[in-house]
Amino acid sequence: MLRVIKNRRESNGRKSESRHSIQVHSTTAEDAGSHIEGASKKTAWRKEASSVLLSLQGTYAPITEAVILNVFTDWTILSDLCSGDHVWWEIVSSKRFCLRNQWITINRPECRNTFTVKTVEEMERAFKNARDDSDVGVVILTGKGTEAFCSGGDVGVRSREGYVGENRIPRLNVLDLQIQIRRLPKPVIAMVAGYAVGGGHVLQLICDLTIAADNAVFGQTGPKVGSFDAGFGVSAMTHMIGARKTREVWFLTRLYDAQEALNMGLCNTVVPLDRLEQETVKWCREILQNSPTSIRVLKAAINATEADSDAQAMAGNSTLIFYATDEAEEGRKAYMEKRKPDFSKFKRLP
Ligand SMILES: CC(C)(COP(=O)(O)OP(=O)(O)OC[C@H]1O[C@@H](n2cnc3c(N)ncnc32)[C@H](O)[C@@H]1OP(=O)(O)O)[C@@H](O)C(=O)NCCC(=O)NCCSC(=O)c1cc(O)c2ccccc2c1O
Repeated sequence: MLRVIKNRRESNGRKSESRHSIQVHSTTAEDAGSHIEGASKKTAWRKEASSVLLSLQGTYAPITEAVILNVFTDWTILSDLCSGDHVWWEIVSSKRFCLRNQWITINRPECRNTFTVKTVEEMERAFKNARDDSDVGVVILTGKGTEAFCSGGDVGVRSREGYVGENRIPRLNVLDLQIQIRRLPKPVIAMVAGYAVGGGHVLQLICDLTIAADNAVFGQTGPKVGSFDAGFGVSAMTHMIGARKTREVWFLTRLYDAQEALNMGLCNTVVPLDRLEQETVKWCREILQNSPTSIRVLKAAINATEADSDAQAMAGNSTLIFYATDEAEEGRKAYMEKRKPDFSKFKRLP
């Protein structure tokens, strides 16, 4: 069955692209793929559609509804619009069947792909789906657009008790996401264009590999905005670039261009922006040719050489306590008021 419906949706007050719906009965992923390709070729509306909503009704359970992005490319690209009764608002989660990889894209380009409690909850769900889906061999984490991979927590929703979600409960849930990415028994690649700063930079550190575009900018901004990640944000970085450089990155809060980041060891390679996706796919293909069990064990073994999640939890608790102070509040307020923070009145205790 094929049905085409035009629709428009609002996400958190932001208008998203117009979408077209197709409903397809299918029993397998491959079968669904061929339906979609056929459908997208036939339809006259494809010119005006930037994405297509697809409802899969069949025994292929992991995707109940999906968006086909990029119908003009060679690949069948599916994006979960819903998983179960859940709709994505702040991310896009898309799967490329033939490439066996899952793309998780932070979808808040208007604020440099900052994350909120909701963004993180959606990422947690998308990573869980990727873990459970045996068709997926590699996960790619990225940000929508070319301006930013992710610029960290949304300072606008930070309170003295953490980042506040829709239910008004403050949380630091990105710390759970970090653990989830590290425990995922499949490689996670950060595909970085533009800014990867603050908590966004920690996310790229947590990923197993980082492919950067030549416009990428890396750095930790925490001490400027009254924050720090003294968990993996420090242990993973120290492991990666050494203690001296880690101190420089955190103490000075400088930003580093892609070449500097590569020289430091913060990313694996740098490619021109227009080749970023192609290069990322190339790395995925090479990984996917190898034994999944070997990769799984090696990922865990490499991570086991770093500080553990208990230390990360202790560090997270200290951030939580810090957010309640006037010192942290000065950093947050200054950022929101677009001024330099004034930390001069805060004591340096002996
Ligand atoms: C990223 C930038 C360097 C980009 O600069 P640029 O000049 O290109 O763009 P703008 O500054 O004009 O930004 C456009 C637009 O986006 C808004 N925005 C950007 N980043 C944020 C943000 N993090 N929070 C809120 N809003 C943001 C910006 O205000 C503009 O909005 P307009 O309305 O004015 O158009 C630059 O934007 C920048 O430096 N951003 C701040 C980066 C930052 O400090 N991030 C937060 C660090 S703290 C953190 O991420 C964090 C989160 C956690 O959950 C933790 C948990 C546990 C421990 C530690 C945590 C932690 O440290």
